[in-house]
Amino acid sequence: MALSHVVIFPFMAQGHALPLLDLSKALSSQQITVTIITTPGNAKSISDCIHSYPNISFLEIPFPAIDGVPEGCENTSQLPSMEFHLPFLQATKQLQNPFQNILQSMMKSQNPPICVISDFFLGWTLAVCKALGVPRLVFHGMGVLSMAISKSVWVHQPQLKAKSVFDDLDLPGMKLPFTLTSSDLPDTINTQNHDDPLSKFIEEVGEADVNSSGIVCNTFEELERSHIPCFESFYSGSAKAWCVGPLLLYDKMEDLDIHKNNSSVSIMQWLTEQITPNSVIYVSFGTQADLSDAQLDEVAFGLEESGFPFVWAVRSKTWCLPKDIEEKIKGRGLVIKEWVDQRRILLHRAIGGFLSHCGWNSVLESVSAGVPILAWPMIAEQSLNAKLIADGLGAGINVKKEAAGAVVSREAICDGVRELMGGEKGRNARERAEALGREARRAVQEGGSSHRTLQKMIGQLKNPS
Ligand SMILES: O=c1ccn([C@@H]2O[C@H](COP(=O)(O)OP(=O)(O)O[C@H]3O[C@H](CO)[C@@H](O)[C@H](O)[C@H]3O)[C@@H](O)[C@H]2O)c(=O)[nH]1
Repeated sequence: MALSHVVIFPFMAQGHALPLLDLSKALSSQQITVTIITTPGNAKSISDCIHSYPNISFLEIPFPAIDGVPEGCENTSQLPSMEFHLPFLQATKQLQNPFQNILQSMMKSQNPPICVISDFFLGWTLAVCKALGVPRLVFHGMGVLSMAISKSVWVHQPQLKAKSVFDDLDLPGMKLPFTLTSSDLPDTINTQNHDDPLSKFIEEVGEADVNSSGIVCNTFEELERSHIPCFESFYSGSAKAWCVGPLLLYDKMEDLDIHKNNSSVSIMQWLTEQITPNSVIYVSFGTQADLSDAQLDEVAFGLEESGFPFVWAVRSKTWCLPKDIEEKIKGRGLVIKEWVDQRRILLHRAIGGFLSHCGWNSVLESVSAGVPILAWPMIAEQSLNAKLIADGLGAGINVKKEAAGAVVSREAICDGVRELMGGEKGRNARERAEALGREARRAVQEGGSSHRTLQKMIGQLKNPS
């Protein structure tokens, strides 16, 4: 008998696609055949990740040429700046017809899919799925609490009633594990009205979101249990939030070897030479945030002054380490300008902390490795993740920020690194992170909460009542 078949359609951004590739692996381990839909420019990285999984394959549809998106950009990481983000999002709508053709022929095949799991940003997949009678599950890539807050703010707009940006916001029916002000809200939802083009886009994909048949959530119950019912309440019908994460833990680490370029090998060797466990801080700000050269300089000086060894994955290709500290950090700091194997780095025993922008994948990777976070949120929902990890769960501390938008000083970075790596707050955060890491690993094992949920989700998709 043919294995059940699931179609997965990731959005073209690393932070969105990577967890869906992990989900594909999780489904494949449950005897499901997975077809991933992608575009030619994203095919290589997908094929590299899945090459040792015979149940997972991919199909390509061409990325549309559209005004406002630089030619050849098929992934948000290739966009020159965040200015191009909205045109890129809009461009993906033109994938609707080719996707419909593919799905239509799959529906007529011997093994039609039991569902489509689509990224939130690809809202138009709902209409295609409805037309062809296949359930659409949605995937956001974010945590449950940040999604629930975002939905609640979108609906209730409490920020409009606040007298100042520092007023506590009250969200009906939600018990937040921290205080929330409008300055903590993602720009995309912190708007006076929903009339601007980005808000209109969010509204459109949000409409498809809440009318989906279910939500696949990259989180685990032990991390966000109390926020799940509130999150589900924003969905129509009986849509369920399936908490099946951390999805990265379904990945057999040997498959990450494909990212093992020369610098990955030398980073791991360098880490192994650091004799003291938990002595090195890892620094990365994800795949989307743009830091100015002045800000990168402050990070460099702050890390140097902290005295702690560090590995820093720098995204900017043009920024150069200030000459006056090059010598000082020799042997103590690695500054890498290539894609690094972040998951593997975080798992190394030498790593004792993570200076992070708090993208949800980074948060989960750090938590899963039992590494505390020095939280420095930058864009999107990252400030909510930072609050959850530091104030809510106690597994991190915050970088001290001055005025919104101002460059974060080297002193603030240096103090934060010293506290996380050597202070009492850092010690407590490490204990909490290690405890959460144990729970995360338990959740995805046979009998764990996420493992059971994954099996229940598959059971329901195979035999809808
Ligand atoms: O050199 C690198 C750089 C990144 N990564 C990986 O890339 C992913 C980055 O994801 P994340 O930490 O979530 O950061 P962003 O890519 O910046 O995340 C975007 O998407 C996330 C998920 O929706 C949101 O939480 C963030 O706010 C949004 O900026 C992680 O798996 C990292 O391990 C590497 O492996 N090597």
